[in-house]
Amino acid sequence: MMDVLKIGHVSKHFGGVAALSDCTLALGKGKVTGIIGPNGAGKTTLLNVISGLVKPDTGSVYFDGHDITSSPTHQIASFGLVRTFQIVRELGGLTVLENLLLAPPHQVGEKVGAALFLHRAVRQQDQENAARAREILVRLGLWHLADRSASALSGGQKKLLELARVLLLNPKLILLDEPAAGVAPPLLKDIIRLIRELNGEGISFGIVEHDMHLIGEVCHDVHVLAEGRTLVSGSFADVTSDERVIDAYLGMAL
Ligand SMILES: Nc1ncnc2c1ncn2[C@@H]1O[C@H](COP(=O)(O)OP(=O)(O)OP(=O)(O)O)[C@@H](O)[C@H]1O
Repeated sequence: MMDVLKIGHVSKHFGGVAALSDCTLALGKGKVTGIIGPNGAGKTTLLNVISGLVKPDTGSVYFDGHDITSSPTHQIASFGLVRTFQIVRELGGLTVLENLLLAPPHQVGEKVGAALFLHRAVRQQDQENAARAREILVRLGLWHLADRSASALSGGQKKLLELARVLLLNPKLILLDEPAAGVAPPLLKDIIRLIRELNGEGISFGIVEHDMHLIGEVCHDVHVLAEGRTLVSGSFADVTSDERVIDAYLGMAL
């Protein structure tokens, strides 16, 4: 199997805490891969390292043939690797459509003021970009909310808005950080359907998620992280019946 993303021996410490320690795993090209594990296992840190927000102490990250270890986020996004966030960072003062046109996800981390500064550029947006934004909003069922303030959206609609923002960048790989968190069941069904559809069109996914229903529904492969490294990899059925995985979750819960 071809891999779209390879993480090799990545370690990352925060003070005395080893968030990642010698973590090695790969995401298959054209696949949906789940990354699960108990609280504090290092999942979010791994996404931050991959997307360039956190510099690893050691180790390498390869995406689609590019060494992206410690590359800046905008460059990683330009290669076609994009991500969403656990807590959606919509720009509440702007409408849904403006969020799409003015806040490409690779600017996340920069000051909101910088995006507001771009506000004047809205009228200069070329037709093509606006048409593409419309097409994506229609597809995701958000077009009727285009002129609504983004802060008025429900939790699930905000997740869809994040997905819309990353789709605008024509990604090859989308990393989703807890796409099911705070999403009501009807919209969760839509999100599951969209992941399947987009994957069918060739987009690979990596999904960090605590909701085992979503993982079981969409993932071809699953990696279980514990204490900063890969504990078990396999199909959803394989990993959820593995004694080591059950122990890791129980160990955390106690
Ligand atoms: N910026 C930081 N500063 C200090 N410690 C951190 C930082 N980020 C993460 N950690 C620590 O690193 C470890 C891994 O955290 P991380 O958020 O990556 O885990 P996780 O698997 O995503 O957890 P959860 O499922 O709760 O989101 C934890 O012990 C956490 O407290």
